[in-house]
Amino acid sequence: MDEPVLLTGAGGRVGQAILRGIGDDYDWRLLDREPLPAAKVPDGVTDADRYVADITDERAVREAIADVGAVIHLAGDPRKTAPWDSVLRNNIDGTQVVMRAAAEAGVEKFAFASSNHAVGGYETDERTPDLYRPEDEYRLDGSELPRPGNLYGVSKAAGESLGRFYHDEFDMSVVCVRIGNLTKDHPPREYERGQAMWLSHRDCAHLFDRCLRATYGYEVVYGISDNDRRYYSIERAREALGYDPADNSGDYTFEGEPKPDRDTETNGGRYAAGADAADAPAEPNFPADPDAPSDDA
Ligand SMILES: NC(=O)C1=CN([C@@H]2O[C@H](COP(=O)(O)OP(=O)(O)OC[C@H]3O[C@@H](n4cnc5c(N)ncnc54)[C@H](O)[C@@H]3O)[C@@H](O)[C@H]2O)C=CC1
Ligand SMILES: O=C1O[C@H](COP(=O)(O)O)[C@@H](O)[C@H](O)[C@H]1O
Repeated sequence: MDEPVLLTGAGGRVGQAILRGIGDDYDWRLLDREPLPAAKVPDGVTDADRYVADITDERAVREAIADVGAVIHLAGDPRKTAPWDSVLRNNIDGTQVVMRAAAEAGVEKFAFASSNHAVGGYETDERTPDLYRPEDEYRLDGSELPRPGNLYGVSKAAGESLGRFYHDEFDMSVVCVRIGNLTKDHPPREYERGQAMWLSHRDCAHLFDRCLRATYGYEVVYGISDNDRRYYSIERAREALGYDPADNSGDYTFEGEPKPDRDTETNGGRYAAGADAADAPAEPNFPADPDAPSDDA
């Protein structure tokens, strides 16, 4: 892609996983409401390509989006316990502002960070915990209706609907990636559900790279690694995007240690020296999620 790619929420966990993996491969514009320290910015991204702005600020978003070829939209409140006023503003209104600006500017491709929580309601008492185990064959494949388990999930389902609308009305290519659980270096520890939906950093970067390179219309795909435990199919991501994940939470023990007989070289990041510093948000942007696993960065 010759034109710049706008990455919203660039300073967060997902944004940094993407930039550490494919930061050298595109001409980026980075937008975040928090200023990005140098350790979070790939070489070659000038000050002029860094936007400190809220995604609900229409003027700032239109300026950042002018002449870009693609958008990866991550900015928002990622907490599954987020209250309605926050998801309404940051996730629903913010996504509407970014998608509308993209569609009106003639952006070709738009990748939206949806979430497993858009379909959390499928994890019924009858299905769990078997659902999280390797021998279970139940699969969601992206063709099912959203079934949010919380208001955060509702906001992600709303984002998917906005994507459908802007694809149908403006012919913008839109892919909604229902991201599982991104953690660095190892799957979530002692957490069956998290291990079933693990997305490693390098698979995350590769998946969004495919979102920028593939040809598609409107897609809903799952963003997880090639885990033995899973209840999300990655077939659609393979078919529509050419996603070919490298990692598998089954290569780790339940405690998150690499199994000795498996290849678990997962951390192909380019900012080796600054990786730890770049991993944690400089400041918490939302109050901490009390249910969040402590090793989730
Ligand atoms: N980390 C994960 O495992 C998963 C993440 N997601 C989604 O991926 C996206 C990114 O998540 P993370 O990187 O984990 O979150 P994060 O909180 O680490 O990063 C979000 C970034 O967006 C920025 N931001 C938030 N609201 C903003 C606004 N109104 N205007 C401008 N910037 C704003 C924050 O400053 C932050 O740098 C979110 O939309 C989240 O819902 C979905 C599923 C799983
Ligand atoms: O959407 C998200 O999902 C992941 C995984 O959910 P969890 O219920 O297993 O914690 C979460 O870590 C992330 O913060 C959130 O944005």
